Amino acid sequence: MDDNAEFYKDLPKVELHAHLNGSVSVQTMEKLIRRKPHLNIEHSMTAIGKGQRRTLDECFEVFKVIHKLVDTEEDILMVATDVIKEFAADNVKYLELRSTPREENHTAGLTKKSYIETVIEAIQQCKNEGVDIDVRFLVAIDRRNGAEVAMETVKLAEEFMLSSGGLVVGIDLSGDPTVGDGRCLLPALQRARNSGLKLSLHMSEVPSQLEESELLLNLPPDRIGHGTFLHPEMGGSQSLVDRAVKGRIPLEICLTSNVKGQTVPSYSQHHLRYWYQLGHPCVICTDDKGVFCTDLSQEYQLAASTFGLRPDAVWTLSERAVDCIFAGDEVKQQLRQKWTELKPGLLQGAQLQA
Ligand SMILES: CC(C)=CCNc1ncnc2c1ncn2[C@@H]1O[C@H](COP(=O)(O)O)[C@@H](O)[C@H]1O
Ligand SMILES: [Zn+2]
Repeated sequence: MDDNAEFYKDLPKVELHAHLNGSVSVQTMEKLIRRKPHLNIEHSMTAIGKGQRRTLDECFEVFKVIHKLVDTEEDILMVATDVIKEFAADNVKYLELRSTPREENHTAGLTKKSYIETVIEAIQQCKNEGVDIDVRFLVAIDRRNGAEVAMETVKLAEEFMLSSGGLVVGIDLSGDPTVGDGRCLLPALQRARNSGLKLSLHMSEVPSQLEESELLLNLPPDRIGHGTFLHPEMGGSQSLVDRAVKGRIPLEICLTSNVKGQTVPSYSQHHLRYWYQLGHPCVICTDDKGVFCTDLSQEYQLAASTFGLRPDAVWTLSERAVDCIFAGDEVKQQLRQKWTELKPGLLQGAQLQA
């Protein structure tokens, strides 16, 4: 057990699975609640505290509450800049944010297009202010909304991929995994792939989605979100595992999210163990740092303490995450350079203490 929290904080990190509205911190949430007192929302309704667990349904109710608080361009701009700065303060050097563009009929002007533009504006503002983090954006498809909306979202993402100077890099498929059918979304996802957008797909987050997972894996995606029930010990299948392994398709691992959302019974029973032992690329992520009251340093620390990873193994885990980013080779090289420069100082100190 390594309780050296400073090591995990100082560790340079890559965050590849962060939903914008699930990542809102207590401080930002308080600002939002103050802006909209008439909604009568308390902070306890937007986060799941230490030791608390919720059913998946209850977790998805939380997002509905947050969406009420974040429904104007002004809100989105504040939330996105705050979230980016918080990740930067946690020593995240490269971040892929994902969010579902929403149009709000009751608030003047919020369209799916202006939603994406506002997130891009936040990314650019942080860059102009010199915040030490490289941020990219994945446009999210909520599976609940069906094939037509998915296609519309992909077309929007295509436009922004071309006009955002490389900030929009891909598509995320997310939303309540118990709702909707992934099969009808295949044409939209296929189109995204053909046009050069990268795909990160939530997959087998709940049991009994073998057929859907097989179809999604055949696209194939560039990364898998969760993949909790892919492997045979969890009711998945060897052929699904073989497919992911053969394609070396990285898994985005969100420990606290899975434990608090009760799709995994405990940290020690998390599927990270299975995939890590296979030597498969796994990237530690937060999912929804605001809702699940965590940060990326804490998730690395949990992975290390649960699976007995020594500092050099933790370092390797964060370094290998660079291989899995959606930005191009030039960005990868810059990040690798950063890791190389930081390694001696950080690892020597940690090994002395370990
Ligand atoms: C409930 C639970 C255990 C959550 C973690 N697992 C998740 N699985 C699927 N979709 C998700 C998850 N967490 C966040 N999302 C998606 O992200 C949205 C919130 O961020 P945003 O509005 O897209 O910016 C949610 O409405 C949902 O569509
Ligand atoms: Zn997620």
